[in-house]
Amino acid sequence: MTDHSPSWRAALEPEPPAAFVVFGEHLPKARRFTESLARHGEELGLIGPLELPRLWTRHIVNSGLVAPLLRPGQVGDVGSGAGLPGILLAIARPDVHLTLIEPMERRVAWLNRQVEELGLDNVEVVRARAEEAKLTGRLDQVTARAVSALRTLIPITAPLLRAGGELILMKGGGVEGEIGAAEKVIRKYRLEDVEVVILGEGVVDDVTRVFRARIPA
Ligand SMILES: C[S@@+](CC[C@H](N)C(=O)[O-])C[C@H]1O[C@@H](n2cnc3c(N)ncnc32)[C@H](O)[C@@H]1O
Repeated sequence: MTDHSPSWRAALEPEPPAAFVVFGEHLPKARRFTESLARHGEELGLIGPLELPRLWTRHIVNSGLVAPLLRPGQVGDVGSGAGLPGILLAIARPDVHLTLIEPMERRVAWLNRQVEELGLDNVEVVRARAEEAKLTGRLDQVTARAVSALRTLIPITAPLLRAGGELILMKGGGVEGEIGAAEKVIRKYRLEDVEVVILGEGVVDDVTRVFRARIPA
């Protein structure tokens, strides 16, 4: 039989069982977003050409794993890019309001299109750098993924938090080293309850690490 499926579909990683564990009843929306990203992501410069065979595990499920750490309230995602983790968190947690903060015009257009197509009424997209987003002291929690090392990421994310608010910064295996290098800013912003949360054990092969900390109440 001739395969008429477009090349993106052939290259896209099959949906792993972990996707249902992470998104549950919201999986159909996560699936629509993933297919849209697979179809348009490369041409729009959102993902590299090598990402399709690992899109579900490395990006979609990886982002969704953070959802249980969110509390109902105002959450900002700094440097959302293609919508990782912001769009996936909005899908998995309709009880949370997400503000996606992204300076690049083309990425903002993509994010707005996804919000509209997926009917996400809990998302606002702000085109700005975090430092200029006029959100100082407004958010309950702030997430970020693949934006910069903690030493530079904490100074652009912590000011967005209200007193007692929480940073949830997705990190790779080098997180402990990043924490060491960020000691000065951790002290400067008086971060409390600093910890590394490991997510996805028993669900995915590659666990996800999150730097979590609170600013004083
Ligand atoms: C490497 S991409 C990562 C995108 C997405 N978070 C992900 O995990 O795929 C970094 C993103 O951060 C954005 N960015 C860089 N500096 C920023 C800043 N100061 N405030 C907000 N976004 C920023 C960039 O425009 C880019 O979209």
